[in-house]
Amino acid sequence: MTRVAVLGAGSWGTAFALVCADASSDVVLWARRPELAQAINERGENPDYLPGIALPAGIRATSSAEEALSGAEYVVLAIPSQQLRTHLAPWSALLGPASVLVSLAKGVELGTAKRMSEVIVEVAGVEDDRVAVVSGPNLAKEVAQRQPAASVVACRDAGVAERLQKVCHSPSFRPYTNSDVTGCELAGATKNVIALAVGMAVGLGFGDNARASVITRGLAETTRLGVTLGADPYTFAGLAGLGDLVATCSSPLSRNRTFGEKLGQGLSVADIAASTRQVAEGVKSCESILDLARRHGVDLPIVEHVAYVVRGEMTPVEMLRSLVSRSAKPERHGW
Ligand SMILES: NC(=O)c1ccc[n+]([C@@H]2O[C@H](COP(=O)([O-])OP(=O)(O)OC[C@H]3O[C@@H](n4cnc5c(N)ncnc54)[C@H](O)[C@@H]3O)[C@@H](O)[C@H]2O)c1
Ligand SMILES: O=P(O)(O)OC[C@H](O)CO
Repeated sequence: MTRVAVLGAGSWGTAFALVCADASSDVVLWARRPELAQAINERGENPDYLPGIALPAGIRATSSAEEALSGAEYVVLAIPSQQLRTHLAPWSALLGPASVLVSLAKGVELGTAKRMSEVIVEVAGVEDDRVAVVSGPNLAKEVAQRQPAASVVACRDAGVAERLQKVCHSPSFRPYTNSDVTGCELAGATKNVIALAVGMAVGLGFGDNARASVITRGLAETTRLGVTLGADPYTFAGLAGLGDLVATCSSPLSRNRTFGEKLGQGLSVADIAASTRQVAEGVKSCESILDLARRHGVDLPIVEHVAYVVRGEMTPVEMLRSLVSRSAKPERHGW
């Protein structure tokens, strides 16, 4: 039986652990807080992040990273992007020599502008052919309820991607392989920022034209950034690109879209952040993605405008007006 360690017992870590257990793996789920690990083991559910969803018997929780990592062939990192480096550093010495590291996080690191797979390679000191990414339209609650969903398993090494694909191919979860790690990661991180913009439009009371326009132009700027950084343009039309963008920008379950909606309704960033324990990655990644784009001379108007709102330099209505009144141009101008 394949041994999987999932580090991070938030919504997606727990849901992905369930998928791997459904796909017949032996899963150990690491929770930061011992009381959460105990509750998961005693109640067979994660009361803080996925209440009411029964977890399979193949999942055991612990708050000891050493215990979770012992013998793990796949080490799944389900920690928010800005915290990944700090958490991974002490775990690196506990990794098996052939273990595969899998990132579930959708963000870009502040300060370094690095994608999560780059952070993992740097901190764990492993080659990039041992680092994979899972990304797609995967709202944790729906996945945990075993509603059908597809996703992408990306790794530079095709053999590693195919083996990981089997590890998480359950009766309700269908992963596809892809070798374009850069494209999948940039798509996953940037859609969170686009979802903030869509949420603001919804919160302001605008309808489907505004939503579809922001989604489509958001995809255009995400593709422009990705292609400049060497990604495959087709990735952005796939599950990790358009698929995740549509799911996140359409669903009330999305933390990013909901965060944006509250901004559109007039709440402040600080008040919204204080009202939830869950992380809306786009609030921080708007700055790191903008930083990355500027380093490469790429124009990302929607991401830039979301950053203005998050910094308090524009209101959501000013943001949308400013985006609409930008200088006129052809729909396709470069990638
Ligand atoms: N929830 C989803 O539907 C979903 C789906 C796909 C990908 N993701 C991505 O997976 C990653 C993890 O998301 P999640 O949904 O599990 O998040 P979450 O907010 O539900 O849980 C975060 C987890 O990280 C841990 N953590 C460690 N340090 C933390 C810190 N300083 N602040 C907050 N949490 C900390 C928490 O204890 C918790 O286990 C994010 O990058 C997210 O974008 C989420
Ligand atoms: O809840 P969000 O906004 O972090 O989005 C969740 C997932 O990334 C959707 O695929």
